Amino acid sequence: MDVLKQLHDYYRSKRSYLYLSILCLATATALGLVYPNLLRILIDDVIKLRRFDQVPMLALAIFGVAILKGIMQFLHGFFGGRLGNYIAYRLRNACYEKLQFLSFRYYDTAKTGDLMSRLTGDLEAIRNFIGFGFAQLLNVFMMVIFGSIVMFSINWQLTLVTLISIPFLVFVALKFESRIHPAFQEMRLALGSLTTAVQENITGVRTVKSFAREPHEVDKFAVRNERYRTNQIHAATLWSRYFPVMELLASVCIVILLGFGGTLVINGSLTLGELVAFFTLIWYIIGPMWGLGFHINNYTQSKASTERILEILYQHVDVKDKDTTSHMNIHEVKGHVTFEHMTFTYGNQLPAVVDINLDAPPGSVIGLLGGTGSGKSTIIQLLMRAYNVSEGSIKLDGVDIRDIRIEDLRSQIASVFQETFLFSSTLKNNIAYGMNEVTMDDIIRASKLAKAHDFIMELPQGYDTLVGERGMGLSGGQKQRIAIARALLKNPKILILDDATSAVDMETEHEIQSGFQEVMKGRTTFIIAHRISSLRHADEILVLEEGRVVQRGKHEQLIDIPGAYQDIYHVQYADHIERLRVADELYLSPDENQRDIQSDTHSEQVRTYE
Ligand SMILES: Nc1ncnc2c1ncn2[C@@H]1O[C@H](COP(=O)(O)OP(=O)(O)OP(=O)(O)O)[C@@H](O)[C@H]1O
Repeated sequence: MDVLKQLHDYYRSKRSYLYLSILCLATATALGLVYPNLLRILIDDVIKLRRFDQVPMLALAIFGVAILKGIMQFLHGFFGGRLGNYIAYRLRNACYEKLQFLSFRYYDTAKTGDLMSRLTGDLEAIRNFIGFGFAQLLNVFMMVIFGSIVMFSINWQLTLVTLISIPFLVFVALKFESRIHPAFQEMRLALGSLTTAVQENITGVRTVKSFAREPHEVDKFAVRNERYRTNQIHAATLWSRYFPVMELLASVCIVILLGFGGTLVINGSLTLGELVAFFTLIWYIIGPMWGLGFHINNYTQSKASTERILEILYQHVDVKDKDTTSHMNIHEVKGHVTFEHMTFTYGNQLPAVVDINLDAPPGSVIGLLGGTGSGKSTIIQLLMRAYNVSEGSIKLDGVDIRDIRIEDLRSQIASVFQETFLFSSTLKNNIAYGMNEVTMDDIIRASKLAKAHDFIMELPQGYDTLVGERGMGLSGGQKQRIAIARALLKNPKILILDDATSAVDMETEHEIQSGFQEVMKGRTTFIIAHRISSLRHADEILVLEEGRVVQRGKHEQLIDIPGAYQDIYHVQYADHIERLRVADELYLSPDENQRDIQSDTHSEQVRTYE
């Protein structure tokens, strides 16, 4: 059994449950064989010989066997249930742990709905098979073997004639399995697409509503629901055909048994008691045979599920610590970041960033500017070691980041992204996410710095306000301020602001940035921005185009050099350049106007460069 072999590591310590479960079921099966014999004795030795005084003894024996069989069945269920739950528990934990450590590359192509269904439906199929299905499948074979032995011991000719239809029963069961299995798979796919529709609809409810696409979504769901319904009906039709066919074949067995067996009784070569025992035994064999198709289906399903689960567990993690990597002294980190001829390619595409060189001394501010898809976020992701660089290296305090423990490296970096993810918890917990020892005072201080404190205090529950998984009830700007507070609380050596102030208005941006001036002190800061106003104070600005650095320098240097930066500047500051030109015409000092532009970035109408 591949499934048992493949999952051995996950139930090894509890394998005694598997053996006990099988043993108890085998005992219950064997005890089942006692009934036909007791019946035979009742008819042949008690009723026919009119020894009615033995009836209470026989009744007691039947009662005793029934109780013992019940206990064995209970223990089978008990041990099977424990085993199934144990293995599902272990696999669930192992998968979840693996998912935590899988690299970004895996998540680039992973589908949420598919992963969810593996962690629920597939684990359930494995739990059912290991806990019960396997023992039940084994039981079918045990029943056929034990039952046949007892029947042969009573009358071999009758056994051979009676069992003539057993191959047909097996054939029908296997045929049924070959049809119900794809039907179940189809049903599962249909259910998957149905849940994906629901999940996407709830996640994207705002987009749906803003495009007034509710009727379209209702239709889309109705189509998928219809597919699921059709599949269910198909499976139900297969089931409803299966049982009558099996019953018909079983009836053929019974007719043969009664016809041939009856003749033997009349001839005197079989007793009436033996015929009745035979009659009971044939049901004893045929009954579990009916479930054969179901058990085989259960097995093939759990086999496919095991493969899907093991695919997660054996997934290669390309970004991980080397065995030789030791912990760094995180209190001595200075935050000196260098990129040396760094190139990176996602999958088989063209390089996303090419030959990046950068020296960011501790406390410096590096600005990254460029159009959509120019490679800004990729550079930052690589610094966090979300991926391994393809060529060249990134160093922190002179040490290649591949030689630093990932946990140590990331403990020194705090990022604020364009999209803020808030966990379904209180604002307080969201701000303190990932921090073990923080006081309420620390949280409030960080929130004040991020300009989040005032709006939090206006909420009825303040810092104890519960927010949904997507920060329901908070505006984009408010969510971003929470993220900024979270990053500030971490007190990192490297701060990454990935378009961090994109969702706030110009005034708040200015406020937050003046807060940043303070927190950026002593930290190496990387700012990704579309607005030049966010980068003006950077020590070095890298202008990127198609993954390459096309210009670099300080704001004051770059605006004077014809090139990409100046072009962006002209686009974003068109109104002020026009003012400058008008001022020139009015004989105002150009210097005055230039100063005016540079100091007045917060009230102006700045165009975002895309
Ligand atoms: N996970 C990914 N898998 C494959 N290609 C990617 C992935 N992320 C980014 N890319 C590609 O890499 C290039 C650089 O993307 P990147 O996200 O770094 O640009 P960006 O400058 O940050 O853009 P934006 O300003 O829109 O965020 C783009 O061509 C993009 O399509």
